[in-house]
Amino acid sequence: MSDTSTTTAGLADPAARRALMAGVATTPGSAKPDPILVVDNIVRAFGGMTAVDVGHLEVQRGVITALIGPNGAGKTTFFNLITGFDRPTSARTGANWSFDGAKLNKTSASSVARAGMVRTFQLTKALSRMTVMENMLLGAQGQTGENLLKCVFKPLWRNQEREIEEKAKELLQRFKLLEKKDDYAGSLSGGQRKLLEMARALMSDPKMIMLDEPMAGVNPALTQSLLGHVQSLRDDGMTVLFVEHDMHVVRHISDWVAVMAEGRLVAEGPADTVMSDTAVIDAYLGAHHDTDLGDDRLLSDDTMDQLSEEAAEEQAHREEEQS
Ligand SMILES: Nc1ncnc2c1ncn2[C@@H]1O[C@H](COP(=O)(O)OP(=O)(O)OP(=O)(O)O)[C@@H](O)[C@H]1O
Repeated sequence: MSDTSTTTAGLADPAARRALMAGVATTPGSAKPDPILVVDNIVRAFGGMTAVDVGHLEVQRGVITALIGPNGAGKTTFFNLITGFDRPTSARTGANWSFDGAKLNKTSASSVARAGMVRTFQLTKALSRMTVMENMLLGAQGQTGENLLKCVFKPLWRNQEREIEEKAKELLQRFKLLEKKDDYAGSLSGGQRKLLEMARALMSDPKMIMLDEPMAGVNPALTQSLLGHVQSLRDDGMTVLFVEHDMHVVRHISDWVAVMAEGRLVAEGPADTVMSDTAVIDAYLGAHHDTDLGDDRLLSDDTMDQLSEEAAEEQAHREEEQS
C-alpha cells in the first residue's frame, strides 16, 4: 500500500490522479493502491429477487468514483447497505465491509457517519419545514453536547454550540446559501436544495461523502457550480462516491467509474474506457435503447438550444431577484 498522506496530498492535480489510477486493472473488483472502502460478499435479496450481489469492490481514497448502472441495478440499495440503513441478507454468510481500516458490518447508520462515511439525504417534508440553518445544525448531531453532560459542562457546551454555528455559517457562505439561512429549506430551488444537502453532510467533517444523484432536478445554470463544489471537495482531500444517471456529469468529473447491472458489479475503469465497454453498453441499451452515454457529440442542436434557453432563464431570474 502506498503512503496515504503523500497519495492524497497531490490529488488536486489531474496528472497525479491519472498516474495513481493508471496501474489499476479495469476489471470488476480490481485492487486499488490505497482503498478507503473495501466491500466483500454483500448480497441483498427482496423475496426471490436479488437486488445486490457484489463479490468485491474497492473504492480509492481521495478521488471521485461514480457508481452508474441502469434503473433497478441496485445502486441505491448498495448505498443503503454500506451506510447501515439496510442489512445484507448475506450477513450470516460472510458479508464484510470496512472503511478506513475499520470493520463496518453490523454498524448502525449513525456509527457509520461517525466513522467518517456520510451520505447526503434528500430534503424530506419534515426538513423542508425547518430553516436552512436548522438543517445545518442537524448535520452536526453526534457531537458532544447532545447528552446529559451538557448540563454539567454548560460553558463548554456553549463554546461548542458557537463553534458549530460558525462552521455552519462558513459552509453556507461557501455554498452561497448564507443569505438564505433563515428561510425555510422548502423554499429553496432544486439546485439550492442539493447544495444544502451537501453542506449539511459536511458539518460532520466526513472522510468520504456519498452523493445519490446530486444533479437530479438541478437546472443547467447551477449544475456547473455543483460540479465545481464536488471537485473542490476532492481537491481538499475528501473521497467522493456518487450515483448519477447523467453521463455527461459522470464523464466530466469522475476519476473512476464502477458499473452495476442486475445487482452485480460488471465493469470498472476510467469513464471513457467504461463507456465503450460492450458489457456496459449492453447493460444500458438492454434496459432502455435511447440512453445517452454522455458523448457530447451526440447532443442534438435542439437539446443544446434547450439547455442554453434554460440557463438564460435561470440567469434572468437571478438578476431579477438581485435587483
Ligand atoms: N424495499 C424494497 N422492497 C422490494 N424491492 C426493492 C426494495 N428496494 C429496492 N428494491 C428492488 O431492488 C432493485 C434495485 O433497486 P435500487 O433502487 O437499488 O436500484 P437503482 O440502481 O438505485 O435504481 P435507480 O437508478 O432507478 O434509482 C429493484 O428491482 C427494486 O425494485
